[in-house]
Amino acid sequence: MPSDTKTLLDLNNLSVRIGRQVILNDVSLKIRSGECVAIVGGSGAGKSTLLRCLMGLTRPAVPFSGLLAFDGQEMDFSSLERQQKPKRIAYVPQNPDQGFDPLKRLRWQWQQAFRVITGRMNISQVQEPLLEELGLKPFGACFPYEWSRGMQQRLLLAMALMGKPRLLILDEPTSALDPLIAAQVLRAVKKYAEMHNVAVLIVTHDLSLAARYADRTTIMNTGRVVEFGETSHLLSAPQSDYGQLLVNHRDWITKDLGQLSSSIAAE
Ligand SMILES: Nc1ncnc2c1ncn2[C@@H]1O[C@H](COP(=O)(O)OP(=O)(O)OP(=O)(O)O)[C@@H](O)[C@H]1O
Repeated sequence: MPSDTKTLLDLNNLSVRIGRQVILNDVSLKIRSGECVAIVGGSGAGKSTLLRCLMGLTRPAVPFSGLLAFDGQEMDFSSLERQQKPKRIAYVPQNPDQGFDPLKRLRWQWQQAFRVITGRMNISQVQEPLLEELGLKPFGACFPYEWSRGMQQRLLLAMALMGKPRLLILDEPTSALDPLIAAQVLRAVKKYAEMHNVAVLIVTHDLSLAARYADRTTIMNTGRVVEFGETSHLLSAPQSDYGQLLVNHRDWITKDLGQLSSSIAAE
C-alpha cells in the first residue's frame, strides 16, 4: 500500500440499465492514489459495464443515478449530456488482438498512439525510456505477429501510460496470456505503478490474481457489489454468500492441484 492514501476515485451509487434490465445496482467504489484494487465476479456480473462507466463510455447502458469524483473532476451520471469524460484514466484491453492493427508495423502504431494521446505531432525520445522500463526491445521493422503476446501486451501497456494516467484499468489482464507471461506483465505493471504512484484497477475472474496483486478487492454479483475490503481480510473471512462461494472454489482448485502434484510426485 502506498504512503499517499488520498482518495483518487470515489464512485457513489451508480445504477444503470440496458433496456428494462438493471445491469448495475447502486454500485459504489473507492480507489486511493497509488493502490491496486481488483474487481472480481462471474460472467455477466457487470464488471465491463462498470469499467466503461468509469471512463465515461456508458453505451449501450443508460445510467439513472450515480456520482463520480476522480482526480478533481466530477461526473453526475443522472445528467451525462454536456459532461466531460474523466481525464487521466488509461485502459488496457484483455486481448492484444483488440489493440493492434495486424497489417501495420509496431513503430507506426506507437507513433499514432503518441499523436492521439498527447496531441503532439513530433514523437520525442522521451518516450523511449518507457519501453525500456517495461522490458521491451526496439521495434525494428516488426509487425505485431513478430512479437510474443506478452510483449504485445506490455506495448499496449506502454501506450496506455503515454498520457501519464493517474488510474490504469486492466481488463482481464491474464486471460489471453500463459501464466508465466501474465506474471511478467503484472510485475511490470506493479513496478511502474509503484514508481509513478499510479492506481491500478484490475478486473478479473481470478481470485488468486487479486490475492497476489490487489491491496483491496471488490466482489460483484448480478450488478451489485457484495463485498469490498482489504484483500487479505476479504479472502480469509468473506462475509457474503457469494464471496464464500468464490473463496471456497479457489481453495478447492488449490487443494485439487496440490493433491494432483503430490500424487504425480509419488508415482
Ligand atoms: N449490448 C448489450 N445488450 C444487452 N445486454 C447487454 C449488453 N452488454 C452487456 N449486457 C448485459 O449486461 C450484463 C453485464 O454485462 P458485462 O459485460 O458488464 O458483465 P461482465 O461482468 O463484464 O461479464 P464477463 O466477465 O463475461 O465479461 C449481462 O447480463 C449482459 O448480458
